[in-house]
Amino acid sequence: MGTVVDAANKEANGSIAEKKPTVIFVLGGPGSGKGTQCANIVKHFGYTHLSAGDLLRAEIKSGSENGTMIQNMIKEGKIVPSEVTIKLLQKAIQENGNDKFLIDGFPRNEENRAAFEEVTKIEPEFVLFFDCSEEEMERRLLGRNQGREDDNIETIRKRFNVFLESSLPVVQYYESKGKVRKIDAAKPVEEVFEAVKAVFNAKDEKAAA
Ligand SMILES: Nc1ncnc2c1ncn2[C@@H]1O[C@H](COP(=O)(O)OP(=O)(O)OP(=O)(O)O)[C@@H](O)[C@H]1O
Ligand SMILES: Nc1ccn([C@@H]2O[C@H](COP(=O)(O)O)[C@@H](O)[C@H]2O)c(=O)n1
Ligand SMILES: [Mg+2]
Repeated sequence: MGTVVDAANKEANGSIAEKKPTVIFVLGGPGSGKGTQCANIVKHFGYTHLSAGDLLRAEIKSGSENGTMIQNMIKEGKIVPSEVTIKLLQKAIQENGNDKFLIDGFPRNEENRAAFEEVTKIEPEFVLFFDCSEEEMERRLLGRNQGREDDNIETIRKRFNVFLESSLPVVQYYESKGKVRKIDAAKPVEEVFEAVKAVFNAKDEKAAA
């Protein structure tokens, strides 16, 4: 079995490495507006939006063997083992015809970051970081009304702790490499997107020069 799984992984890695996709990590606390802004970037700049959270929720719905484990961890605001999430991301990239991706809500911790780089050999072009206060994020999540199991005050508080303890250090890692594009995400949606557009326009201008 191990051999078969390894071969499948090699196959997935191989095709992804050959693809050499442009990857931008979209990070920020729960409710900072990652998904909202990714939808705008898809429309204006033609990226494919891969939300790690959405891929995990789809895995729960699929009834797969990992589904129950994933559901329990999401309920607790915990971070699912990297191999599970990375396999889902690899499959999504491999099956998609695009060559530029926004990976939303990933990496969420150092294990995610290191394992993704090790397995896929892909480094992000940059990290789009949405900076927002907990008060504002809590207000947004409690008003989100998307029927998510983790949009309750108890889980929200746990997610904030996970963000501070595990996810923010990943942003700091990329900050140390000069790869973070920080956006004030506390502003209204349209104003936040104006700042996001400036980042992507600058990227395109640099590439054209
Ligand atoms: N700039 C903004 N101002 C006010 N509300 C916003 C803003 N951006 C997003 N929202 C709203 O806040 C809620 C959370 O936004 P979104 O789902 O994009 O956050 P997220 O960072 O993807 O959160 P999660 O990590 O929980 O998936 C949504 O109801 C969204 O409509
Ligand atoms: N890299 C990740 C991303 C997400 N999760 C789990 O999914 C939950 C929801 O994520 P959103 O980005 O949609 O808010 C998150 O709280 C984690 O429980 C993960 O484990 N690993
Ligand atoms: Mg989201």
